[in-house]
Amino acid sequence: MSIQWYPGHMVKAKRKVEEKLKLIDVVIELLDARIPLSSRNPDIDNLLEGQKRIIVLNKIDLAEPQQTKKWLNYFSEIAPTLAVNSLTGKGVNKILKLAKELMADDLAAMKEKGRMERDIRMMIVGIPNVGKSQLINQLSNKSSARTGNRPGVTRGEQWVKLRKGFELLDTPGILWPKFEDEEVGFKLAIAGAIREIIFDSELLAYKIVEILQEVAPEKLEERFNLEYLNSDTYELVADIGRRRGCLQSGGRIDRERVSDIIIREFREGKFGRLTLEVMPKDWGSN
Ligand SMILES: Nc1nc2c(ncn2[C@@H]2O[C@H](COP(=O)(O)OP(=O)(O)OP(=O)(O)O)[C@@H](O)[C@H]2O)c(=O)[nH]1
Repeated sequence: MSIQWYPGHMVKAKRKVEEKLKLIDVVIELLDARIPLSSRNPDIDNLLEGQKRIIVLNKIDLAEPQQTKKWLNYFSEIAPTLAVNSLTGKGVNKILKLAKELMADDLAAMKEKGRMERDIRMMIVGIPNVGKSQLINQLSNKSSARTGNRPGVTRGEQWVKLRKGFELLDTPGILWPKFEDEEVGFKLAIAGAIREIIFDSELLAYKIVEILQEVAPEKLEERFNLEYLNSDTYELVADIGRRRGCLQSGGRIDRERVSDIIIREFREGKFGRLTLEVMPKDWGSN
């Protein structure tokens, strides 16, 4: 299924999440640790106002560890925040522990009123391809939720019993990123989060290099064996082209070829663990 990027579609998705929220005690807001800001739905803070929630940074195996620590601190000011790898399950148990802590007062109050003890009800929300199904699988310890590399896969809705005291809504809430912002769109495309956004390969390669210049210039130098790093991105792409022998007859840089190389090597993880968004400069200074 391909995503239809229509405002109506997005409004409908949001409404669906809103409906389900009424049933939920603790919401898990899932973000991509490599693009924690771009993978956030712009309305999420409004949508989840008054709701108990846990922010979870996923795919930490692909992100730069020091940056992940910083982002953990950053998001902790909004809500309790954890970092996980949903492929291996690293960090996943802490989610349940934290949910229990968040619900402790409510459960105690219920008990005091003589009400029957009940499970804590949770739901995962996040943008397409952020790893929602994978996390459901980890939390439920079985492959009941389908995972796939195709954004927007829908599933039959039901509750999954987790370990004693927890239930999870089988269907995650799909929310949309702020994709109308071109910079956000680039980062989503670069991180492979939204495959439907197709950019011209020269433009995408240019953006990859530009972001690397900002967040990990040393990796560019190392990878392409550059003696110095041109601060002009357009020229830098040409330098990489020269290094890789991407020349046309007459000695002009074959920009299409070098762009394909940059994109391919990036997608193959040749630059190592990377966080594409660094902390806003004005944060944490006081
Ligand atoms: N490296 C890595 N990959 C992950 C992690 N979590 C999920 N993935 C991969 O990310 C891709 C998307 O995962 P899904 O669980 O299908 O994502 P989703 O959010 O349910 O996607 P939609 O169904 O489109 O909403 C899959 O290829 C997963 O294997 C993680 O922690 N690390």
